[in-house]
Amino acid sequence: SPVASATNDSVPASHHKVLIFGGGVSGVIAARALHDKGISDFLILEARDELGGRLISHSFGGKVIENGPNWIQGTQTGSGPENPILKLALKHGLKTQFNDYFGSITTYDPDGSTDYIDIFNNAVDKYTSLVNSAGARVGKSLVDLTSRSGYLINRANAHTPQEQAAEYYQFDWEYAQTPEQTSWIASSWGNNFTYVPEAGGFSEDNLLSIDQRGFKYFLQAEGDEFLEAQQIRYNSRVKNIAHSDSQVRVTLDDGQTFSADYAICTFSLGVLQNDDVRFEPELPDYKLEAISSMTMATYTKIFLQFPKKFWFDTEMGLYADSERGRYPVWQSLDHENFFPGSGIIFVTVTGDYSQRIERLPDSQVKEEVLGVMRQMFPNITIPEPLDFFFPRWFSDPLFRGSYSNWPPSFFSEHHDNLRANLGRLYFSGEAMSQKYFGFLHGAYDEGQNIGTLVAQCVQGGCVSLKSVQLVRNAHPYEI
Ligand SMILES: Cc1cc2nc3c(=O)[nH]c(=O)nc-3n(C[C@H](O)[C@H](O)[C@H](O)COP(=O)(O)OP(=O)(O)OC[C@H]3O[C@@H](n4cnc5c(N)ncnc54)[C@H](O)[C@@H]3O)c2cc1C
Repeated sequence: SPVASATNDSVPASHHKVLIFGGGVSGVIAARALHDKGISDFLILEARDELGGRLISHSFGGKVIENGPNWIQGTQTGSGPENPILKLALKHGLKTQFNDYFGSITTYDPDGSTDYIDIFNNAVDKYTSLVNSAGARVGKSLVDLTSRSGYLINRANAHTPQEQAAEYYQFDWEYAQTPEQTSWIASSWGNNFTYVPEAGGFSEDNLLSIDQRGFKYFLQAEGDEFLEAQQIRYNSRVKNIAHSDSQVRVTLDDGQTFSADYAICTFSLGVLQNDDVRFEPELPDYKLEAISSMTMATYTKIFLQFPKKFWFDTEMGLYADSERGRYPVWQSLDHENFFPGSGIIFVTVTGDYSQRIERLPDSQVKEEVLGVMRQMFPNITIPEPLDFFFPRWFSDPLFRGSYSNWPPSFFSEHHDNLRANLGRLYFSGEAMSQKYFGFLHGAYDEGQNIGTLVAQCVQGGCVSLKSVQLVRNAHPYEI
C-alpha cells in the first residue's frame, strides 16, 4: 500500500476540511459543532475502539462500574445555567442518582468507627474560609500562593489524622492533589466556577451515574444522532502532527497519514506533556511553557467486591490514617440508592499516592486496602474479596493522569497560551477550559467553543486565539 511505509511526504490516505484528534467529550462535541454549522467533511481519529475518552466503563462483580468520571458535578439552580452534561444525560435517559457527599457519611480511624463529624463539619468551614479569602485576594490582585499557605494564613490548618482526613475529603478528593500542590487563587470559587451559579456555574449537587450501559452512553448516543461511519476512525493512534501555513498532516503509528485544512487536538494535558505525540515544527517555547505549567493530577478508584456487605449504611465513609491520603475516602455501592446487594465498595486515592500504587502489583495494593479495612472494622473477620480492580490512569499513554489541576505558578496568560491555536492547529479538551477545567462540562464547553471557531475558519472567517510570547511577573531579588 502506498501509505504502509508513509513518511510525512507520502500521499495521505485522505484529505479533509477538519481532522479531530481524540473521540472523548471534547472531540465529539467539536464534531457536533462542525455538523451544526453544515460541515460534514471531518474525520475523528481515536486510538481506542469506542467514543468516550476518559468515560471508560468496566464490568466488575456483575455490575458496570466507572473507571473514570462517575458524577455529573453541578446540575442546575432554578432556571440558572444548566450543566450541559446533565442536559445530554436527561436527553438520552441516563440513569443517575443524587450522591449525598456531606449528609451521609460515617467516620473511622485506626481504632474503628469513631465519631468525628464535628471535625468533618469544621473542615467544611475551613475550606469555605480558604475559598472566600482566595476570592478576596483575586479582588486585590495579590500574588498567588499554595492552598496550604492559604489554610495557614486563615489559621485553618489540619494537624491530627482526623483533621487531615476531613481536609482531604474537602480538598484532595476534588482537586486530586494536595493543598501544597494547588493554587490558592484557583480555589477562589471552590475549584473553578462549576458549583457557583452566580459565576456561570450550576449547583452544588452531584449525580452519580449508575447506568448499566455505562456513563459513556450519553455521549455515544449523542454521537449516534449525527456521526456517519466514515467520519470516525477507531484504533488509530496518532504519532506525529505536522502543521504548516497550508495544512495539518498527521501520521499514525502504523504509518498512515491524513491531512486537513484545519485540525483540533483534544489529547489530555498529560499526553501533551509527554512524548507520546510529536509536533512538527516543535511546539514554540510559550506553548511548551503553558503545557508544562499546569498539572495532570491522578484520581484512582479501587473497587472491591465481597460476598456480602459488612460496612456502613451511609453512602460515604472516611478513614483517618496517620499517613495523610492513605486510603481515606470510601463509597458504598451496596446501598439502596446505587447497587443494593452487590457487595461492592470502592476507596479513592489521589495525587502522589495514586502514582505510588500504580507502581505496585495489584496483590500488594489489595493487601494494604484489606489491612485498612481490618482497622476500620476491628470486630469483623474481613473475608477474601471476590473481585478487586483499579485502573492505572497515570501510566496509561492515552491519558497520563486523570484531569488537570492548577498549581500556584500557573497564570491566566498560561491558560491563554494553552488554548491558543498554532496556525491551523487548534487545541481543545478539559484542561483548556478556563471556566471548568478538570470536568466533563469543561471538555464539553471547549469542544463547543473550538468546534464553532474552526467552523468559522472553514467558512472563511478565521479568528486566532490570543497568546503572549512571554509570561512576566518575576521581580528578581533586589540585592
Ligand atoms: C478517574 C477520573 C475521575 C473523573 N471524575 C469526573 C467526574 O466525576 N465528573 C466530571 O465532570 N469529570 C470527571 N473527570 C474528568 C473528565 O473525565 C474529563 O474532564 C473529560 O472526560 C475529558 O474529556 P476530553 O475530551 O477533554 O479528553 P479525553 O476524554 O481524554 O479525550 C481524548 C481522547 O484522545 C484519545 N487519544 C489520546 N492519545 C491519542 C493518540 N495518540 N492518538 C489517538 N487518540 C488518542 C484518547 O483515547 C481519548 O479518547 C474524571 C476523570 C478521571 C480520569
